[in-house]
Amino acid sequence: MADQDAQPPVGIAPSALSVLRWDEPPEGPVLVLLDQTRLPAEEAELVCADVPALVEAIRTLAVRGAPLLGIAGAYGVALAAVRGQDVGAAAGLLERARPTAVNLGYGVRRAAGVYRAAVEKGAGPAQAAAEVLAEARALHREDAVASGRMARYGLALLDELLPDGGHQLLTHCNTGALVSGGEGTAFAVALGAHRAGRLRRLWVDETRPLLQGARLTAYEAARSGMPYSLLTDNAAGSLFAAGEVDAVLIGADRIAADGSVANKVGSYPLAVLAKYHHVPFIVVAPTTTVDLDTADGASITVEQRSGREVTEVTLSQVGVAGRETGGVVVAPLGSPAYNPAFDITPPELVTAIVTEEGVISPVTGVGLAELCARSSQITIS
Ligand SMILES: CSC[C@@H](O)[C@@H](O)C(=O)COP(=O)(O)O
Repeated sequence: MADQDAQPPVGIAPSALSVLRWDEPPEGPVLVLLDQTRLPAEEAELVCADVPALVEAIRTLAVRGAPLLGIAGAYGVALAAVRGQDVGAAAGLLERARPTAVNLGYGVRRAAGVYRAAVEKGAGPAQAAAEVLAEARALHREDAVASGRMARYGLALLDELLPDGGHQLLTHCNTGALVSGGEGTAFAVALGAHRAGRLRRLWVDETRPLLQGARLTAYEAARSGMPYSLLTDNAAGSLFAAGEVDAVLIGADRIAADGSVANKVGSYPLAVLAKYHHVPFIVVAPTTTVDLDTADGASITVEQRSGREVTEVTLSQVGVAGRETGGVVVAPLGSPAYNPAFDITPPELVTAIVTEEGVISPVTGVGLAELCARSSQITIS
């Protein structure tokens, strides 16, 4: 079924670069990101010395994916605090950088809350900044722990749903170490299955228009040595029809109180296909992605991005941003385009939501509040 000649280019050089790190060169503290717009062609770092630079990195998807956006947002508040800038204004800019992933606001508000509390108890600027940086580091570590726990719960669920092993799993967008303090969400489950010898193949949707699947998930799959094949998003239907998909694993950007899931555009059609073909559709996300204040899917703000991402193939779409500018126009000049970055999958299409606190069936969202209460996340206003 798959292009058997196109096995993973195992051996992509392991990199010493981290996805996101705090650094303190003599010129002052900075947040250093692995620039995801330049993958897989180049592993290049992007240095953010202030909040506007970080906001730009978030908007252009140099740093992306729900959990990592939360971590970056928290470090962004720390950057403002350490550099003696207006922390409230910085928090506002960061939180508004992208609207759909609830983790961004969570990370920003959590860090800003620590800063405010420190100031209120009389801490000086340096002490308050140190506390907010410690909080960002704590969130970073917690996400790594959550990632490991989701992988274990997710693998146990797969074993229960697919007792015959030899899983063929389909995933969409990018949910691995590039979006996390650890090994990711949905991808971490596939990685666990691979390490346990139970993954026959990871099907990787290319994920138009920005190709997070082709550029980033394939990059991570190749580095891990797992068997994987890329497909165009619109090839998924025939793959299901051929019986080549045992389960779908995706991440989430926001899960509403009723169990509706916002994730990368193209997730909802996969859920419909999965339902029709009686294939489990599994969402893997930390409890920081659950938003009990948003009642349902219709209440989730879906980011609308520039139509040019559809009508042009830009260099950042093919992973070589920064080398040159411009792109190739693939539609008549001036064509209008519809480009939502996310879609909403209703709970009745979701077989299970895997979090670091356990697994629930999301129909009506019952159980989400309990899982969130169990989690170590700090209640924030
Ligand atoms: C664990 S990551 C889950 C989601 O954040 C991921 O699937 C996704 O949709 C990312 O979208 P992106 O627009 O690349 O930030």
